[in-house]
Amino acid sequence: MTAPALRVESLSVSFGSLHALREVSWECSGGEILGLIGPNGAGKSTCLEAATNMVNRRGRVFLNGADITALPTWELAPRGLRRAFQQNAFFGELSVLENMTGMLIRSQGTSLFSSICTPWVEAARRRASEQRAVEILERFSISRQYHDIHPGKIPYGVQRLLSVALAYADGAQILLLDEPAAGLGGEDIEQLAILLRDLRQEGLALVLIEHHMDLVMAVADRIVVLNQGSVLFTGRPDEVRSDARVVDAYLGGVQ
Ligand SMILES: Nc1ncnc2c1ncn2[C@@H]1O[C@H](COP(=O)(O)OP(=O)(O)OP(=O)(O)O)[C@@H](O)[C@H]1O
Repeated sequence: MTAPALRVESLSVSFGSLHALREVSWECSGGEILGLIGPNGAGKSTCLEAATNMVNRRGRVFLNGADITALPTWELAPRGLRRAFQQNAFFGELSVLENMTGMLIRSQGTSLFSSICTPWVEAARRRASEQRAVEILERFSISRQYHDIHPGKIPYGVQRLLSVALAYADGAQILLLDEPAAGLGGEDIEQLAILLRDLRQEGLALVLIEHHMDLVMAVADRIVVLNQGSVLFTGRPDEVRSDARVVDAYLGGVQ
């Protein structure tokens, strides 16, 4: 049996006297969307911080069965574990296309020697990256009319898609998405749902934090419900909807 793409085991995080996470475990496989839901302050974002070693934590994290608990955050993206944050973070002075191209060039790495001694090779690499950036943007439904504009000037729904596209870049295996639908309306949410299903179809493992219950219930294969730092329930969307404890702790307030 293949190991899950990402597995977190007994993650615990404390901020002073606050226990933000207590012994939280979940896993997500390739071709699966795992929803992480729960009330404000339940520990959802802290879960992603802990999974990516951005916060002091106890517990273990496995990537395709390999223990990556001790790996620093910056070593995770090259291994295919990527995260898109709650707040959009772009280079505001660069165009949408330059943001995407820059992300691809950065993920490939470039040596000073090569830049100085073989500038024609670098120029060819840059052209190839730009071409690939156009393909990725279009794959994420970010049409050419937006490519030469600063990210702050494009519609908010497209900005959220750009956040996911930048996290995806090239070679993502696991995408951790923190409220990608925050601030989006009906049509944009539909567009996002289509994209998430496409990425799942492609074989990615997707961990989705969301307060938009319609979106989570429509796309997630399994859902982990967090409450006060602990796992309250794990199950399929229909099971989550009908669990009295979940309705009581969370869904009663958002449905
Ligand atoms: N860096 C920090 N320092 C101190 N407390 C923190 C820190 N980060 C998070 N917390 C606290 O930990 C708890 C869990 O926060 P977290 O952001 O993980 O919740 P969440 O479920 O993502 O909430 P939301 O849905 O509002 O984003 C909250 O009480 C929060 O105030």
